[in-house]
Amino acid sequence: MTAVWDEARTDETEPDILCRDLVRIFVTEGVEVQALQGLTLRVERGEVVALVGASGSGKSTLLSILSGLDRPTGGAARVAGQDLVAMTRAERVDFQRHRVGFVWQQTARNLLPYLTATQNVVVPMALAGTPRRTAARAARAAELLALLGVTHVADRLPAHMSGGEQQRVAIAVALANDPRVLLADEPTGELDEATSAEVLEAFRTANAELGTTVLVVTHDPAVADHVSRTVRIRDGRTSLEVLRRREVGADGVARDLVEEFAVLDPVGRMQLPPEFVTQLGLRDRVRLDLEPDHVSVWPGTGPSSAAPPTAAPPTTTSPPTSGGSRPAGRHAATEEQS
Ligand SMILES: Nc1ncnc2c1ncn2[C@@H]1O[C@H](COP(=O)(O)OP(=O)(O)OP(=O)(O)O)[C@@H](O)[C@H]1O
Repeated sequence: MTAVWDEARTDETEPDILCRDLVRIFVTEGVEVQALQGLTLRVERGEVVALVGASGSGKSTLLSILSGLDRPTGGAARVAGQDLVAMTRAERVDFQRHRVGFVWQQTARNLLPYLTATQNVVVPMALAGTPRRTAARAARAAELLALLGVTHVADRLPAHMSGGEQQRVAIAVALANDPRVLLADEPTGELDEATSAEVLEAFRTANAELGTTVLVVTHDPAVADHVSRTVRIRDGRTSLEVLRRREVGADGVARDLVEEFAVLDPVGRMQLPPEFVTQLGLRDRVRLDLEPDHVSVWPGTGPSSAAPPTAAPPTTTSPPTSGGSRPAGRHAATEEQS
């Protein structure tokens, strides 16, 4: 038993997504690519989280593992109570049918083109054999289409729906067997801004009404505005988290607060933001000083230097201040997003 399962605790309190030191290495023509390099991620039950990152940072690789389509090379991963590393073939089928739902970027990949919206939603229920009666399946399909605001396309083929309608029907399909977790890979990638907002609202509805945990992988910065937690992945590791919450001040006025944190993994590793590294010319090694309430990071000045630096500390990590400001020393998140 690894530590990740200690964290899982009981069924009631177990996070819906728990990854610890996840590694995925691809080898093609003798060349090794480390797509995931010790990634740690925890998503609590009922959360809506966006996963962002530059192209090639490992987002799709992670999603393939979380959806049971691929296995990690190393580390531990657990989704909706299922151990994804030790999963048998039968468990994989059960996991993909009942515990997790997916929505892909390509609208055409989500729906069978020769079936209506209702028929598409019924398919996963028929494959799983639940509910037993055909009328009950049709009733459930109607309920889900209504929940997602697409009742008007119930009898239409995908070719006769807009891109946004197709994606909302795709969410209904993914929810057909009442999964605990919904995973989406760039679900708004082919949509314009207004339609994207509708689709994101549909994910929020699924979360609010059905309690489904949602993880959306995206390049789209607008997605981050619709979720309470955004996790940035860089070079195959989670590097940064942005938390959003609404707080009512003493004056009775509600304000949206945004706090940004570097991710610290269980053994104390973290990634410095690239702009910090560039601005201070940090290379190879840095000097750390433990202060009563924070840690200072100083440019290393070579192996022979023993004296602590005397200049003003350039980079300091300290607890986030209240009131929604960023941790001291951390300026606005301007990392590129491709
Ligand atoms: N099947 C594979 N074989 C070899 N290398 C792969 C494979 N899948 C992914 N990679 C490599 O792993 C790294 C991460 O890729 P991944 O597709 O997970 O990134 P991503 O963040 O999803 O990128 P994008 O946003 O462009 O889809 C890249 O260097 C990619 O080339």
